[in-house]
Amino acid sequence: MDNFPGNLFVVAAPSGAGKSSLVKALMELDAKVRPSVSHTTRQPRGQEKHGREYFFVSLPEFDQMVESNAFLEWANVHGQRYGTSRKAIEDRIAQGADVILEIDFQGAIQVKKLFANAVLIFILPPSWEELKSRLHNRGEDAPDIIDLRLQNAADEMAQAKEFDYVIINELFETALFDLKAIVHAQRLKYLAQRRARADIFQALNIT
Ligand SMILES: Nc1ncnc2c1ncn2[C@@H]1O[C@H](COP(=O)(O)OP(=O)(O)OP(=O)(O)O)[C@@H](O)[C@H]1O
Ligand SMILES: Nc1nc2c(ncn2[C@@H]2O[C@H](COP(=O)(O)O)[C@@H](O)[C@H]2O)c(=O)[nH]1
Repeated sequence: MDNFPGNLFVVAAPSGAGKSSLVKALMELDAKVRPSVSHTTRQPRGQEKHGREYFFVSLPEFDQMVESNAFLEWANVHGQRYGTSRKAIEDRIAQGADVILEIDFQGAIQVKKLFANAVLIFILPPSWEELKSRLHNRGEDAPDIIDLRLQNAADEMAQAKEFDYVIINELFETALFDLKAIVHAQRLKYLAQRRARADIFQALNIT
């Protein structure tokens, strides 16, 4: 884990707070940040494509992957299973990219235990009314699914204090600016640590 060549960012939020929109906008601006495509047992919605937003798999397929230890982390979220495959991360690590995971808080906490340097970012909506209206206006989920997601949001938001950063996504551009600033600051910190280590190694004549 110490040799991780890029940075690992983990973004979590209650459903509808805007994390996918923010992560997508970040990746359009910053080609060095790469996504990890999760596996899920939920059905595709709207324009979602297998292998792009998610790998959509059956429950037995998912459980088989759990059995074979194929997941770095996985969790039950809103009545479905979601997981980050080791392959999704390792391929990107091998490419030396910064990786961003869009996962729920349970997964974020599992990842932090594995990668102590992972940067955990929680996105909050500005209000309950706005969260509800974003879920309805998105027009992707049936009313009972929206209700379930709103019910789960309170418990999810209570976990925000466990994260390194909290961004309030009221004005989209402001929230995007905050996300970019966190990514930038982490890169500077990482570079500074590597440089400091290189300087010490040189001073001590360690190869
Ligand atoms: N700052 C914002 N102001 C207004 N609408 C927003 C803002 N950010 C995102 N939205 C809209 O809110 C809706 C929910 O956003 P998004 O799908 O990104 O949420 P999410 O957190 O990824 O949800 P889920 O976990 O369910 O996938 C989308 O229709 C998106 O366009
Ligand atoms: N623990 C994990 N959670 C994940 C993963 N991929 C997505 N998610 C989270 O699930 C909910 C619902 O997502 P949706 O696409 O159905 O709206 C959301 O909080 C996602 O962040 C994963 O691999 N592991």
